[in-house]
Amino acid sequence: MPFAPRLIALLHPPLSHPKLTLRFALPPPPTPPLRTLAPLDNLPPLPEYGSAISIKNLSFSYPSRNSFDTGGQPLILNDLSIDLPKGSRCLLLGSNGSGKSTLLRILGGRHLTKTDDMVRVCGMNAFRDTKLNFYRAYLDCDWGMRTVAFAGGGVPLQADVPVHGMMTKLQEQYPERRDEIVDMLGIDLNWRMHELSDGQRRRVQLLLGLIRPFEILLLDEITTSLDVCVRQDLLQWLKKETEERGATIVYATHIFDGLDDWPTDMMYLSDKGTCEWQGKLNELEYYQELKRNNHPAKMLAVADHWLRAELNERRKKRKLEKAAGSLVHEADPTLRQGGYASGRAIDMSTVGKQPTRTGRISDVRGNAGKMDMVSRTAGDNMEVS
Ligand SMILES: Nc1ncnc2c1ncn2[C@@H]1O[C@H](COP(=O)(O)OP(=O)(O)OP(=O)(O)O)[C@@H](O)[C@H]1O
Repeated sequence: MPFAPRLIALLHPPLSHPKLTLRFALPPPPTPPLRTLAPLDNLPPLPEYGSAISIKNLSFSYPSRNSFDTGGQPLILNDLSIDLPKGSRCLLLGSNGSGKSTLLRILGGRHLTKTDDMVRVCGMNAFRDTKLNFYRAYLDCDWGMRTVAFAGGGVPLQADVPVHGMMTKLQEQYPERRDEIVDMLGIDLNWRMHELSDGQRRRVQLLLGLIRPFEILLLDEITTSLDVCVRQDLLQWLKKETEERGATIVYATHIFDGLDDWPTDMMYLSDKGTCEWQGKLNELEYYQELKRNNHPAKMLAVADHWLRAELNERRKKRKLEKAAGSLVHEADPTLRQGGYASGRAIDMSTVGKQPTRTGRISDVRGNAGKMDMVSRTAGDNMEVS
């Protein structure tokens, strides 16, 4: 063989090269043995408490998009007063946008309410008492997703780490509990995070969120991508946690299969942000009636009963508004063909008052002729309607 091809052959061995074959045939590395750390025995003591959640006259709105605008924002939660006893499994029900996640985030200490001490979790201030974080677990769908600026979407956690390498200290402190949850969720500790499916990533999130024995668990639609068997096993395991350890769970979901006999309590948030019903499930007359009639999907029927009434009311209201001509969409000067590019040189004082828009010629002309030009102002600016 001439020199050059021989050199290439040396540099690029064929796939059947014995060394390569050997490399691919290696078995996966064994899971390293778990160091056992003593569970945290110096945890700050939890005060005696009767109500796991106690909320008094809570109203909440998000800050305005326009930082100069103070107040006047729609109330997401409107005068809520809730009392949930220790050991409850509470189903949080409401239509899209009714404020379930907002409420869970407040309980999880992620939002500050206007008046302090309105919201107490396990007898402590939900926002300020940081020792609550040793006893409170909060799991939502955002885990492992990073919002990309301006792309408006999320990308999953990309790190190439094995499951047994994540939050190792916590895994070492509760080895038996970890193994129990690993078994219940069907997790392989050698899974690498960047290779996982949505459901597998969700299982790992649950594992890491549930390892530390919690007093209160806040779940925001966390079972969406789990398969039916894992979901059922998880619900049973959570039930056991409340019955054996007296933990409290609040679970917001739109998936009701397998939930008929799971909750002890129920909380219904209306689309006006008010709490329309809260209490023990066996005090809910409609549910009891469904039970007497052996209804095959009681929880779904309860949700449908409440949410359908809201939906019909909204449709009726919209129809009336349309007929009266009062259904006006706020002009959004930043919107051009679904994008944000033309949000420059906008006079904010005109926003929402009249359907006009002032921008640079390039912005306006770039709109593929969708807007009619009305008048041209001085220089490079023009106004359109
Ligand atoms: N960060 C935010 N800033 C401003 N408004 C927000 C923010 N997050 C939520 N909202 C608004 O608060 C309202 C309640 O949202 P939330 O996510 O709490 O509803 P939800 O009941 O969890 O809905 P879903 O069932 O769709 O998850 C919605 O109208 C939403 O637009």
